Amino acid sequence: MLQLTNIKKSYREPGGNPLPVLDIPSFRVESAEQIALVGRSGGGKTTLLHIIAGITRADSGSIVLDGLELSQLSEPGLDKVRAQKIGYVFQTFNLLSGFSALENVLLGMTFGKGKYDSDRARQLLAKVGLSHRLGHKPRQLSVGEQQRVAVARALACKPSLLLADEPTANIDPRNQQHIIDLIRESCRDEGVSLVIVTHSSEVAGQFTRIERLEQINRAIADVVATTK
Ligand SMILES: Nc1ncnc2c1ncn2[C@@H]1O[C@H](COP(=O)(O)OP(=O)(O)OP(=O)(O)O)[C@@H](O)[C@H]1O
Repeated sequence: MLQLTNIKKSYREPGGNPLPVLDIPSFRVESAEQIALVGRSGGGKTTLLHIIAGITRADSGSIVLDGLELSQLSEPGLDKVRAQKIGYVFQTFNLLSGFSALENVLLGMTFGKGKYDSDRARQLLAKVGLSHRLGHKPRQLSVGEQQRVAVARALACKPSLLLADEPTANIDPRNQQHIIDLIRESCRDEGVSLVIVTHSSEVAGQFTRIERLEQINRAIADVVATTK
C-alpha cells in the first residue's frame, strides 16, 4: 500500500556542500502493517517520514500510496492526499492553542474531507480517554493528554497510514506505554498502517517488524552519531 522506490534526498551543508541523507532503493509498508523505525540520531528518520508525508520533497524517486504516485503531484494535490490519507503524530503534538480538544480533532477532519463529523471526533476522544476534556484548550491539558488529542486528530479523517515521530519523547515514563498502546490499538481497530520512529529499544521490541534505517538507506550522512 506504500511503496518507496529509489528515494534520494540531500540537504545543503552551511558551506554549500551537499549532505546526502537518504538513498533508499526500496521500502514497502503493507496495509494495516505496524513498523518500528529505528536508527542513529541524525540518520534521516524524520526526513524519511517528512518525505512520505509530503512535508519535504525527495530529490528523486517514487512514492506510491494506495496506487497514487505522490511524487508527480502538484503542491495542492499533495496537500489534499496528505490530509485525506496520512495522519502524523509529532513529538511536540502541534495542537492549535486557541482551539479546544474537540475543535482540534474537528479541524483535522476539515483539512481532509472538508466536513465535520462531530460524532466521530467525540468517539475518537473517548477512545483516548478524554471525553471529560472536550472543551479544554491545549494549555489546560497535561502533556500526555495533549498527545492523546494529537493521536485522535491524526486519525480523524480515517487515514490509510499513520506516521508517528517519537510520539513519547516528551511524555513522562509512566504514560509512555499508554500512548504507544493507544496508537497501536487505534491503528489496529481502524485498519491503519503505522510507521513509528522510536529511540526506545523497549518500544521497538514490541513490534514484529523493526526497520533499522541504516539497513535500508545507502546514504551515510556525515554527522556524529549521538544517542538520545
Ligand atoms: N533542513 C535541513 N537542512 C540541512 N540539513 C538538515 C536539514 N534537516 C535535517 N538535516 C540534517 O539531515 C540529517 C538527518 O536529519 P533527521 O532529522 O532526518 O535525522 P533523525 O534520524 O530523525 O535524527 P534524530 O533521531 O536525532 O531525531 C541530520 O544530519 C540533520 O542535521
